[in-house]
Amino acid sequence: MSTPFTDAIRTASQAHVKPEGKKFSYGTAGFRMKAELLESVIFRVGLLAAIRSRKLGGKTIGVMITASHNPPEDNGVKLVDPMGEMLEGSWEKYGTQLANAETEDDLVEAFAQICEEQKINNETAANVVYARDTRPSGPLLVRALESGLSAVGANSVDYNILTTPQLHYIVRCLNSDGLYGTPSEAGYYEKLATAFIKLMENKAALGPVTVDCANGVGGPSLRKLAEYIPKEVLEFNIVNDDVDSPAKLNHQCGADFVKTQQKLPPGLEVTPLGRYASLDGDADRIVYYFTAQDGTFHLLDGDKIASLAASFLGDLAKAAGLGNIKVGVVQTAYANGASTAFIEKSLRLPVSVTATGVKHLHHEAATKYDIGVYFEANGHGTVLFNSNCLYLIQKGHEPKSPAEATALEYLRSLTDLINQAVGDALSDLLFVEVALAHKSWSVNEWSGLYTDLPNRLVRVEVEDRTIFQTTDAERKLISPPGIQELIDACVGKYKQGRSFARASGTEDAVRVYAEAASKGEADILAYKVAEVVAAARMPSS
Ligand SMILES: CC(=O)N[C@H]1[C@@H](OP(=O)(O)O)O[C@H](CO)[C@@H](O)[C@@H]1O
Ligand SMILES: [Mg+2]
Repeated sequence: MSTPFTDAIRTASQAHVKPEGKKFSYGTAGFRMKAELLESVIFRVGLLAAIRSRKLGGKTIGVMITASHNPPEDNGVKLVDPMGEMLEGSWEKYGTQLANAETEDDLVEAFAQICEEQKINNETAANVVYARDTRPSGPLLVRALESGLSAVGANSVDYNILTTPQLHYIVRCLNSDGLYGTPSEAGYYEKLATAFIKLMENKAALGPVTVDCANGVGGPSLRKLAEYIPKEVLEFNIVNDDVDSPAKLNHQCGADFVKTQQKLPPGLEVTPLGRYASLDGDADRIVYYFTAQDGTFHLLDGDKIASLAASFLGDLAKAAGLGNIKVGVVQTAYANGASTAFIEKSLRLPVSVTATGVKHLHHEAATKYDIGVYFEANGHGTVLFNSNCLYLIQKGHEPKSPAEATALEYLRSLTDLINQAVGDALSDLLFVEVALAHKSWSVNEWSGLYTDLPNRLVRVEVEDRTIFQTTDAERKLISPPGIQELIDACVGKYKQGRSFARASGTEDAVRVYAEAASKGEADILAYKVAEVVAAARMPSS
């Protein structure tokens, strides 16, 4: 089999040779690994992006080069589909297939096979846009991508350094005839800032918010965004924004550090009851936190953000006279049990649980609810408004009072403020600030919505993590046989005990999560379940 690009691919790929014998896999976070192993993979992702664009009649596809919260020496790559969503799951296998083609002949054959299987017309224009985070390996990898794109005749635009959600935003703008916004970095800041300023009109200033940018791309981006927002509306105190010292990226700072260590980034000077937030390395995750008067640290993670968002939006929908709108929350099994109980029992809103990975949450939020709030506990999430809801907010609902008209106006601005393509730390930051301002809540009041159940997450290294197969949104193991019964027996011994084990999709390990009425019990339960996991074997056949 051959395609019009066979010779060009063969020639160009000689400059981006695959590391011999290395196996790659397009997983939850695309391809992610040590940057030095990625060049051939990224060249081939260029080929895949072009095929995907041709398949969709020339719609623009995005390619983001980033390794998010991972160490500076890593890098990664993800594809963005036309509406700014993650690449359709059924196409991930093509990424894996291209990346693993051992020789040039294997590569041109794999390319031709995918074109054949997907009935690609190679005369169709292919349009691809790309960006990267601040990692030093970025420029070299961009050149590999460009080489792949040009070998297969794709039109492409380099958007240089952006946050991951900014690229998702631009892709969505480019594919929606400008209806979603202006497809540029400035267009993004203008859209968010305009909506934010409108929503903060006549609201008392909350005082400055301090944002730890993980020494990643979020720093320069937040500085630019802040230029569009008058200080009287909100003052940003931007810290950990050194992008010129690569070793500092995600080191002892950022959202992942704060969430997993449950403590302040070292060196951060804190005022009791002040608002603090941390972004991750590509600014698609955010967590808030504060210290109380007595110095104790309080984390306001993705679950707390989801609870605040659901409470605020649920009230606003009612105030706008949209009582029939279905507001719901999507979580994963890692959500703290106290947050689920709060949303279901106090807010009286439905909660769905999906498998880990934002693409699962996004899909559930988009299809099940009119206003779907989704957040992973680690702070990655957003709020989606479906077309029924957008219609009602924009023109379908006649307000019956000035109060209803005001609430509708707020909802309209919120659909502009909240990134509809993907979880976005900068958009989420402004959204949290709006919710707190509208509720006149301090961090203390927000934190007091519920008290987290003590919990523990441990990582267990096993010989073969693929034997751990789950069901029920990853909350129960169906393989190895008999293991779930052993876990249930452990859980049964602890008050408010809950625990589950699942194979990580991004690391070679099994994660065990446990929560219980006290910290000591949560730790012991996690430890006991980890022991069960470590000892688990498949019956020999
Ligand atoms: C417990 C946990 O935080 N898991 C993370 C982690 O997935 P694992 O499959 O658990 O390795 O990385 C994913 C991608 O960034 C993120 O979506 C997810 O929430
Ligand atoms: Mg990230």
